[in-house]
Amino acid sequence: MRQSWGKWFLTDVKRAIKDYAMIAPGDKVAVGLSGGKDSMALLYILSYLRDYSHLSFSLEAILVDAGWAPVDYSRVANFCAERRVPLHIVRHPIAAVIAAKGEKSACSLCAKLRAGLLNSRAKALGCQRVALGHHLDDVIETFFLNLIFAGSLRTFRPAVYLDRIGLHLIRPLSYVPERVLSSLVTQAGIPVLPAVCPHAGRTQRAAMKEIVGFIAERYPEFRRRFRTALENVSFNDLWYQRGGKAAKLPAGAGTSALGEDDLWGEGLEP
Ligand SMILES: Nc1ncnc2c1ncn2[C@@H]1O[C@H](COP(=O)(O)OP(=O)(O)OP(=O)(O)O)[C@@H](O)[C@H]1O
Repeated sequence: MRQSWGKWFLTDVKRAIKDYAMIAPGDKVAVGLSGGKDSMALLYILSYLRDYSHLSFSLEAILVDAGWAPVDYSRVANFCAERRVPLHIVRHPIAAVIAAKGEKSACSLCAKLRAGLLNSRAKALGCQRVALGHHLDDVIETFFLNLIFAGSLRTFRPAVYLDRIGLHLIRPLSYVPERVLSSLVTQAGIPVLPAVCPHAGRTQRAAMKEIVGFIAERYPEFRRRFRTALENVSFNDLWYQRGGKAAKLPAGAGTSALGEDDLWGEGLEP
């Protein structure tokens, strides 16, 4: 395996895994693989850690094909085979289900169906963990989506336990900025499939990405500071809590707010 991408961001991945006890010895970890850059980078990094770190775990890759368009998965299959990660492709007519229901909440319905298929296949394969490719920019964008559209201070956690299905959902890239993954993909020659979803790039999340990019351009430490802030919440200075659930995010707000929506550092499960 080429290692020219260095180790500095690997420290962030290892730290997230340690901070949130993401992987236990002997675990079988299912990587949710879309073929996009984030989950392909995640597979690359986790297979490296499986081979070259003290962590002892095995990997499976699960790709949900939603039926948006015919896709040639041979490059993804070769990539997985080179890393000795079995690839499971789950085909389901999500696109047709969404078309039948109308477009209104296409992204959240797609994310829900996809998560259900991914988690149940992981469970059937005997996995204890499902790893997703969300990174630090996703964390920050989700925070802004909640702030602007739902009037709530929240984002998703790096790890949660889904007790209904008995699986740990982990996000080992939670501390890593997106641009680092983009350069890893280029430097390591990781194959990436083009997005086939017709809604890609049209969501409110894309608008949040612009806002985050704008702030970070002006204040280069912004992403790192944001992460620090999530671990440094001054609860006493927050206002009286009225309780109740925050308003739902609007249709098209994106797919990452899967309901694991607390601030970091509270009530963590292993
Ligand atoms: N079709 C799929 N099959 C399996 N897992 C998926 C699929 N789509 C997304 N995921 C998982 O959910 C994560 C978040 O999905 P989302 O669509 O928000 O991703 P993204 O930021 O575009 O990531 P990627 O670059 O990996 O596509 C992905 O990184 C991946 O781990």
